[in-house]
Amino acid sequence: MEIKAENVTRTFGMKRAIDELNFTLPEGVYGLLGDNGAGKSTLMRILVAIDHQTSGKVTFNGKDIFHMNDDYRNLVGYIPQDFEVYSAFTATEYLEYMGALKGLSKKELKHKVPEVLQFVNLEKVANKKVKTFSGGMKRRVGIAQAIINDPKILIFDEPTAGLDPHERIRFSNIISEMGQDKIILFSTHIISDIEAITTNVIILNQGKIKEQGNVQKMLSEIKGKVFTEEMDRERLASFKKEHLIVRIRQEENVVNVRYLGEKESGAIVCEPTLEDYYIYLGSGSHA
Ligand SMILES: Nc1ncnc2c1ncn2[C@@H]1O[C@H](COP(=O)(O)OP(=O)(O)OP(=O)(O)O)[C@@H](O)[C@H]1O
Repeated sequence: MEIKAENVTRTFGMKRAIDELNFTLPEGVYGLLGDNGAGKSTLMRILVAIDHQTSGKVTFNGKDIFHMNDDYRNLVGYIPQDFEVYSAFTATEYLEYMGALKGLSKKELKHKVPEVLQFVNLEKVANKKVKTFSGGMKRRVGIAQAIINDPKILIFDEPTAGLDPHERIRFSNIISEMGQDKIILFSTHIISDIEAITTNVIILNQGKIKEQGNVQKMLSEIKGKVFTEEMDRERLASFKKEHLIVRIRQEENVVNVRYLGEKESGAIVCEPTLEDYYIYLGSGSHA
């Protein structure tokens, strides 16, 4: 099973929101990372076939997804970026409704609805009205509706945005658990979410793929180049001019600076993270 994008471009007037994208996604979990406006949502809307590329082609197992129509849509579960349920239905009623829209029979719904509610840990509030739920609970209802017909492809646009730390961890675990025999693509601005969930990442920048592949492989590029060093505020001002700074942490009497580059005398070498790599890519140091 694979989704393949060939030279996929989407323009809005003069703007090339995504620009000649080429990639193949076999079964697995993929994180999509990029700054605001990089083209993540545009790409996802095309991959779920609710928008059409201006040029290029997207295929699923060799077939153009736009020619597959409902045969493709039935394979896909999707949570858009602005997904919010203000339903007066209870969680159970809402999922029965969404499941019926996706073609599940009454008999199937009877066991499928409790099953997905349990999976997203909402079984205790199954009979409460969705509009009374917290943002995180509504997002979990979103996951439940996306997976109710057991889709082979799941596309989640910023699923962890606005979630509290517990909800984020719970959500990350849910995605990791589901990832075995599916193609799952999720976008996020939270780099640590990607590292928590998967080792495959696609980094988009201004509509183009800047980097794609295994996170560990990417990190090997900057191994031995990430350091932390403690210094006082006076030194920080000049240090910032000469180094690529990842993070500055205020400690009791000093600042702890994480940076990319060459080892300074008091510096300690660190294991690189995807955040370090992202800063490295954005700096243009990456050839
Ligand atoms: N319907 C539209 N009409 C005009 N321009 C659009 C439309 N949709 C997206 N764009 C533009 O295309 C570019 C990519 O937008 P997109 O929403 O895909 O980015 P994104 O990576 O999802 O951003 P964010 O992280 O802020 O959600 C942006 O410049 C955006 O303004």
